[in-house]
Amino acid sequence: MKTLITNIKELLQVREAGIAKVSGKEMAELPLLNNAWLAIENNLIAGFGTMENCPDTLGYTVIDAKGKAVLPAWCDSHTHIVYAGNRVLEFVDRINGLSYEEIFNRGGGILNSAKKLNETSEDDIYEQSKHRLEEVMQQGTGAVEIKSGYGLTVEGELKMLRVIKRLKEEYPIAIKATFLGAHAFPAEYKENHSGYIDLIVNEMLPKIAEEKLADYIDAFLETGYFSIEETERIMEAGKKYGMPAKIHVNQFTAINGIEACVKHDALSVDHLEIVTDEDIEVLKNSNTMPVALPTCSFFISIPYTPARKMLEAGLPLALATDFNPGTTPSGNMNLVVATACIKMKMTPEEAINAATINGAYAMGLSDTHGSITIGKRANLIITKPVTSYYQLPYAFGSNLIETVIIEGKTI
Ligand SMILES: N=CN[C@@H](CCC(=O)O)C(=O)O
Ligand SMILES: [Zn+2]
Repeated sequence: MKTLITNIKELLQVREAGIAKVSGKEMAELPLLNNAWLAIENNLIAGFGTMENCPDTLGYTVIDAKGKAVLPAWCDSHTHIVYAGNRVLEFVDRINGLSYEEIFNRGGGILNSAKKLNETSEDDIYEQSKHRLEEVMQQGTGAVEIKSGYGLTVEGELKMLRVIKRLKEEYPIAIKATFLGAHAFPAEYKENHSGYIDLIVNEMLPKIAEEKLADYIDAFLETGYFSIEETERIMEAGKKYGMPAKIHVNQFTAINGIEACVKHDALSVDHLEIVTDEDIEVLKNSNTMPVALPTCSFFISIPYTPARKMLEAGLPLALATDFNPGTTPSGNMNLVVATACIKMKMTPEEAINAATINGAYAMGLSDTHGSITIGKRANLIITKPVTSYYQLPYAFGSNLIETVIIEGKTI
């Protein structure tokens, strides 16, 4: 199957092969072609250029993109799309003045979702989760990471990861699975942290590895959740099973957790609402991608990741949704990009780089996703007619996406 997109007003994020991520000042540049074409063969980007050199349309299905922008589909490197029920009552509790921490301390939050998940069948969780996955695909996401972490029991964690596996098998979108057994201590382990970590390391991980259910390992490294030492045990155990770390860290407090993650070669450190100068120093010259989640900051009214400070220090930055029932019940990457521009003062170029090429890096998908590069997957967004791509974050409440192509096919 061959498709030719013609008359593209702006073809964004055009890159040579081999660029895995962009950092610091490089993030201000978003290479583009005006008045362009792009050819798709099977599921891959087969070629692109400007219209004066457009191939003969014979043999192609032609899509005329006059007045429209084309860009790589979003790469959402941090989600918790698989869950049961929702947490609307906590949403109202927060409106009435309770904080995220207060809700958790009352037995709500992650433990509330864990209770629901353990009471729900695998099939039911699959049905609920597939609608969310379909929704984010329609919103332009072409690759996504999904975490477990609402099981917190051997069976519950396996159930979540099996649902993720089923989604991988049923949908064309690239999915990476992350094991997040260390999301919170279940009530019965509140006074026995090492007992729960033993359960993760000695029972959950071997089964997960045997069934090949996870690509990465995660922990919530935070005051009141997992300490540096506890998270290090988790990262070391993951490494033994070939699961690099992607860690929730610095959401509410900075306790030198980033240093531990970098020491353990974490692929990404995510959240980073609170970042110190020391954290920035350790991230420099590391291979660890910092990931910001601005719609989480928006939804639970916490600080935004200090993007300007990090980019000025030369760091890369990725953007992701954190789609989950508690802190971000939205998987809309366009809203993430808009919020990063509006609240974190990232330019549209920086935000789009963060949501595409750097997001792909944070999922280990740099070779296949995140840019318009010959040989990469044909995962594309075609916008409605726009004055320029600036309209995507500017018109933050509008859906300017007209067509989404995943693996060469319009969805
Ligand atoms: N902070 C930790 N985990 C999730 C929220 C989990 C929840 O409240 O359900 C997050 O990334 O924000
Ligand atoms: Zn998260």
